[in-house]
Amino acid sequence: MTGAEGQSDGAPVDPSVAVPEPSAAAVAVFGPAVDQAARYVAMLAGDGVVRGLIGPREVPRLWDRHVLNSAALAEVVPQGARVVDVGSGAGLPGVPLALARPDLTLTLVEPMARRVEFLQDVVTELGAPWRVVRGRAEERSVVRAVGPVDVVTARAVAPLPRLVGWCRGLLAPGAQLIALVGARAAAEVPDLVPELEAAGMRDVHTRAVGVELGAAATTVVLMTRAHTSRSGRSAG
Ligand SMILES: C[S@@+](CC[C@H](N)C(=O)[O-])C[C@H]1O[C@@H](n2cnc3c(N)ncnc32)[C@H](O)[C@@H]1O
Repeated sequence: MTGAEGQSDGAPVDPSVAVPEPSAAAVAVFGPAVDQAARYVAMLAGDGVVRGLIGPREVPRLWDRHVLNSAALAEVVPQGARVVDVGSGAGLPGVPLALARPDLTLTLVEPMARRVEFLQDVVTELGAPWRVVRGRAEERSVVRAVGPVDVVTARAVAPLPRLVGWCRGLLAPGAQLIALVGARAAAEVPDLVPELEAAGMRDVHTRAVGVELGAAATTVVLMTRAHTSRSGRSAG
């Protein structure tokens, strides 16, 4: 479970916990979409907490630790890309990414019903053009519905080798998998490269993003689906 998600343990949600206003950094990142981003933050702090998708203690740090941290991905996603956010949970990182980058076509993939309901509510509330698909990334029905895309994003879904296995069917040859990771997972990446390459990925590397965002700065692992696997077979 990510820091974003947490049972509210039946504890009453304290309505006095103020949702912070968007910072200057948020205004810069989201531009004209900053009001939508603020509505999304309010939904996370309200319904998201009530439905157990966000731990109540996360409310004061929703902007930095979750929303801006997710939007930091914007600097590594190619223009006009078709993006699938796998294991989106309450919409992270997909929703902030697509608000910061309206040129992207976004699909949110999530297997759990109550999270899918919340995602559909977010799409309706924000009047956004995003698709929500219920299911697991590796399921045939999901692969058929979502089709091969240019970029798969994920945050706190699974260790990288497992994530690659789940996402293979969604990644067109040459497409990128971009995972938001913590410092410890980033440090483990060099050791995982042989395994990830054997699974058909290349150019595996880490990159710091959102450096100008201060507390919201983070690290991403990027990798590209090879056109052929290391054995020389066509990646299919
Ligand atoms: C720890 S949560 C992270 C949610 C969100 N990405 C975030 O950072 O707040 C992991 C999410 O991955 C979803 N998930 C688990 N296995 C999955 C799979 N095979 N395909 C797609 N999503 C999956 C879970 O239902 C859950 O919502």
